[in-house]
Amino acid sequence: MSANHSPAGHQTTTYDSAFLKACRREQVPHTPVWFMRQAGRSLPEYLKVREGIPMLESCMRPELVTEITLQPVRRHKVDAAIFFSDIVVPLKAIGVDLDIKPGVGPVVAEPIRTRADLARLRDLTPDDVSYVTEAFGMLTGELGSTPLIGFAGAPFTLASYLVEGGPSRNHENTKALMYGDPQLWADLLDRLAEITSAFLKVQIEAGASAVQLFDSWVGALAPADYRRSVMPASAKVFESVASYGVPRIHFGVGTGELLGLMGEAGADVVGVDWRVPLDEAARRVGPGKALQGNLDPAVLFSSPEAVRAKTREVLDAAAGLEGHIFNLGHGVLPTTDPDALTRLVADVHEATAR
Ligand SMILES: Cc1c2[nH]c(c1CCC(=O)O)Cc1[nH]c(c(CCC(=O)O)c1C)Cc1[nH]c(c(CCC(=O)O)c1C)Cc1[nH]c(c(C)c1CCC(=O)O)C2
Repeated sequence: MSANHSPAGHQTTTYDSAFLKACRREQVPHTPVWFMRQAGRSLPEYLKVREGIPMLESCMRPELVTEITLQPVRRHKVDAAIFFSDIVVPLKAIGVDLDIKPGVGPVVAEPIRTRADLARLRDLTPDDVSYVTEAFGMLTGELGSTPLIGFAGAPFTLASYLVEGGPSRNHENTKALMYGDPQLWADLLDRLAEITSAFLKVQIEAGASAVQLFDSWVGALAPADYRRSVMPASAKVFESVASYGVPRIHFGVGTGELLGLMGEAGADVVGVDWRVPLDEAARRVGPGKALQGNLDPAVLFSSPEAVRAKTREVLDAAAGLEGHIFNLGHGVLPTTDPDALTRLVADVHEATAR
């Protein structure tokens, strides 16, 4: 049985999994663990099945998506799967001309910078992403009681790719639009909020047990700008899926100064990168929310003893939290030794067993 919603039988259900309990800030048998980018280039079995298939094309093949999503669950015994896809998939699905270039990231053929450009962002319908619905169906069957996390890019991070035309260090075109034409900016973010909401609803209705909104690059903003120019759109996304009752996770990199606002936007769980210890993050976020994080992904390149010691630091800082989901502070780096990840899952489970 894999029902999200509560349960008559005695068997372990998805609803009773350690991951979903931690999201709800309930007692857990052990601290649950999963990793951002747990599926991907760190796994030889991933490289093998992806051979010769471009990234975006692989996201549109339900059997391949199912296999890749399951790989880290089988290998590492993580407490949750994350759906294999990308934040730009819904944009591609509504006809934005973009590609994911290996070693670079998403590249957009014609950046969006004017009001006329905005008209290119039409609504997303479930039919545009039927391959996503199909893959969720296969996965929820295969995963049993292991929760499946759906995700989407948050309006700011999507806007950054669309406005810059690709990855950006300084987000200068994005900020130029945000400061220079606040009304067009607000309309762009609102449009992206609608697309993102539609994409998350497809995933929840197809069986996602939780959703994560990735605002990976929003740490580039000061709190006042975040509150004024980004938070309304992110809040709209969270509100749009509130009635489903699945936990909503919100994550970004370099967001130490934004953690309180990111929780306030409507998240049930706030993801924290490695720059802020979890006890301090809890003070910034305030009561009533679980935290997710936050081992530096680069720590996995050190000795097993050093990894264990750094893991203890994270667990010690998390000891007083209302709910903790162990994760890295950002995604698994592509050259990470997968055995280090497998050991880390076992170590966290053992160290926190109660
Ligand atoms: C910013 C962002 C993107 N995509 C994503 C984000 C937010 C998370 C974050 O902050 O890292 C989200 C994402 N992308 C991917 C997943 C899959 C699920 C998982 O976490 O295991 C998730 C959750 C697959 C992917 N998405 C991508 C890969 C690598 C491509 C490949 O394996 O060929 C994977 C596994 C491509 C991609 N797509 C993007 C980037 C920056 C890249 C990396 C480019 C590169 O280094 O080659 C945009």
